[in-house]
Amino acid sequence: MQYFPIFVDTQNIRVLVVGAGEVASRKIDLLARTQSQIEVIAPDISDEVQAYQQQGRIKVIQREVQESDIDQYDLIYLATANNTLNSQLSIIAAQRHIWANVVDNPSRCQFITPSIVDRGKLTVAISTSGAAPVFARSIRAKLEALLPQSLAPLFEFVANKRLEVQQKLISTKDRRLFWERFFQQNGDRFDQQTEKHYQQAFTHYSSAGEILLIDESVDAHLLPIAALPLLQRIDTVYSDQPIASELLELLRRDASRLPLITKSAITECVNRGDKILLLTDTAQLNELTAYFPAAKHLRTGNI
Ligand SMILES: C[C@@]1(CC(=O)O)c2cc3[nH]c(cc4nc(cc5[nH]c(cc(n2)[C@H]1CCC(=O)O)[C@@](C)(CC(=O)O)[C@@H]5CCC(=O)O)C(CC(=O)O)=C4CCC(=O)O)c(CCC(=O)O)c3CC(=O)O
Ligand SMILES: NC(=O)C1=CN([C@@H]2O[C@H](COP(=O)(O)OP(=O)(O)OC[C@H]3O[C@@H](n4cnc5c(N)ncnc54)[C@H](O)[C@@H]3O)[C@@H](O)[C@H]2O)C=CC1
Repeated sequence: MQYFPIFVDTQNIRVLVVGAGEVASRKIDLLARTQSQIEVIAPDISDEVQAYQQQGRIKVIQREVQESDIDQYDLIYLATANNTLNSQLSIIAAQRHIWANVVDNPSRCQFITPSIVDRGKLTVAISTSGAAPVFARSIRAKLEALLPQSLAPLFEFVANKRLEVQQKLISTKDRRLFWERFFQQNGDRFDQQTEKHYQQAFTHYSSAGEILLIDESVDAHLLPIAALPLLQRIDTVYSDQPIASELLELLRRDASRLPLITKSAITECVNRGDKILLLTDTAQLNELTAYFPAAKHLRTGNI
């Protein structure tokens, strides 16, 4: 991964955009949604950029950029039509440890701009590492249709409840089960039912143990989509073989990985309320299915 996605807190940063044409205005469209302080330096100011100035969202300095300008900022977007100037300023910025983005030259970018789905606190950023921004845009279009606008107020609601849940439910595990239950019931909507689903989740979150079984020779790509929510609930994966990266992708990042354990240890885990995944060979899998009839065997095709 050459480009690593991070989410920058914009409350106290100053951003400079050099250039005020079509491309600069596209970046300003995104930046204007943040809480950063934005300044634009350019001799020719497009109508779109002027509109932001009139709203008071950005400060415009109408002149050519100077080398000394860049010292005042945390992030810089170089979006003039003068490639040499863009490159020169990016080199100076790098020397001064200021992060710069050159719109038409990825090799000079300290960071690149993703395609962004904005649902308030919920944001999705998509990048093709500069390979095909048009494709990033088309994925965004699909996600825009998939993620309703109600997610913005829903995540305001959830953020406001977070502390209360932390105070009411002491263990991290209970809190995870609580939020899983809440989202399972509420989905992505925000309406009169949302508060009710929230209250219900306190009484209905379950801490029952669960066993999933997968034959270690199975290709994780071929597991049915319905297996995903089951895999996402797993606390611990037990396997004597290295776990295929395709399968790891489907599990929670914080799921523990341990070598296989005995049947009695499995029983103990489940009684404790653990949700576990066992990766075994076919013979052992058949034995475990017979011994634990409630275990779910995930295989290719339907569950
Ligand atoms: C590396 C990066 C640097 C950066 O800008 O940060 C970069 C670089 C370049 N873009 C170029 C062209 C186009 N870029 C777009 C669109 C977007 N470009 C964006 C990001 C990025 N563009 C960064 C990598 C993102 C990634 O990882 O995928 C998006 C996501 C965000 C945004 O800009 O707001 C936004 C979609 C937003 C959305 O709608 O969701 C379109 C389509 C259009 O305009 O509709 C075209 C014309 C079609 C084409 O040429 O592909 C060129 C060639 C210039 C030339 O040939 O003259 C270069 C330079 C090069 O590739 O060398
Ligand atoms: N239009 C597009 O879709 C894309 C364009 N690009 C590249 O992005 C760059 C900008 O493109 P556009 O916005 O279309 O250009 P544009 O010509 O509309 O705007 C250029 C801006 O740069 C400013 N500028 C020029 N010299 C300056 C200086 N010395 N100091 C400060 N500002 C200065 C101008 O005043 C103007 O505001 C170009 O290099 C272009 O090749 C890259 C990707 C896509």
